[in-house]
Amino acid sequence: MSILTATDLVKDYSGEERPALDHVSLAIEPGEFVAIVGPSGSGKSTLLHLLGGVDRPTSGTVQLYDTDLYSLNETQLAIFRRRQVGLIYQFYNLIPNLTVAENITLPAELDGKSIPQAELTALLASLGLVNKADALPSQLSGGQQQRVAIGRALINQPAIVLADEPTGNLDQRNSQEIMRLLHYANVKEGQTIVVITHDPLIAQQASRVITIEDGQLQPSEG
Ligand SMILES: Nc1ncnc2c1ncn2[C@@H]1O[C@H](COP(=O)(O)OP(=O)(O)OP(=O)(O)O)[C@@H](O)[C@H]1O
Repeated sequence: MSILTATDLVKDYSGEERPALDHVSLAIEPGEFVAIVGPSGSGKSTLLHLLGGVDRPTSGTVQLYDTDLYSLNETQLAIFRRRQVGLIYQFYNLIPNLTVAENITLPAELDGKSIPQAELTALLASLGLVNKADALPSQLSGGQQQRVAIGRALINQPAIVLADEPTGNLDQRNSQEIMRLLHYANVKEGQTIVVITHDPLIAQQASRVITIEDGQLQPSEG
């Protein structure tokens, strides 16, 4: 059974003449590592947001296992997203006045779960952040901030991790470190991952590449 199924998704933003997404259907299987590529403005972020329940489509459906995301009301959708979807953004989106440890555990806290110290320490160690647990985001490099965002995305062991240009603001060494962590989650934990990227070196590390142009999926080459 597919983990994520999008059917006939259309997204019209008001004031735009063409739909940002134009009848997009796709299925993602458990454990896949998918890259979404395409020109600027082609609809990549719009698609990712709809796959993750961040925005609502004009028409069409998204199903994560057997939950129809957009049949949920806003409160139900927010809870579902927090538990089942890990989101990673290009500019990290950390909470500036929370420490590294607090940022990482926030989705669990919001769910009323407390993370055992040993589990948090193990996660911090895998992210190379043990000695930064009490630092604020402003005291970290970009690569370190993105590793915090990965920790936050993984803390609730979501069904799927969606990353919008996670390496877009990083140099090659830090980009590779981020990819290594995402691959570790994918291979060792079986985490399903979808990454938007402009970087061909990143795309070629995915198990499948989806190309989008003018809001439509392009046939795969291979
Ligand atoms: N909130 C919005 N309001 C109006 N139009 C929007 C909005 N968000 C995106 N769009 C439009 O939808 C289209 C697709 O945008 P989207 O951000 O999904 O593209 P993208 O492929 O992610 O681009 P980039 O690679 O530059 O980030 C563009 O024409 C964009 O201008």
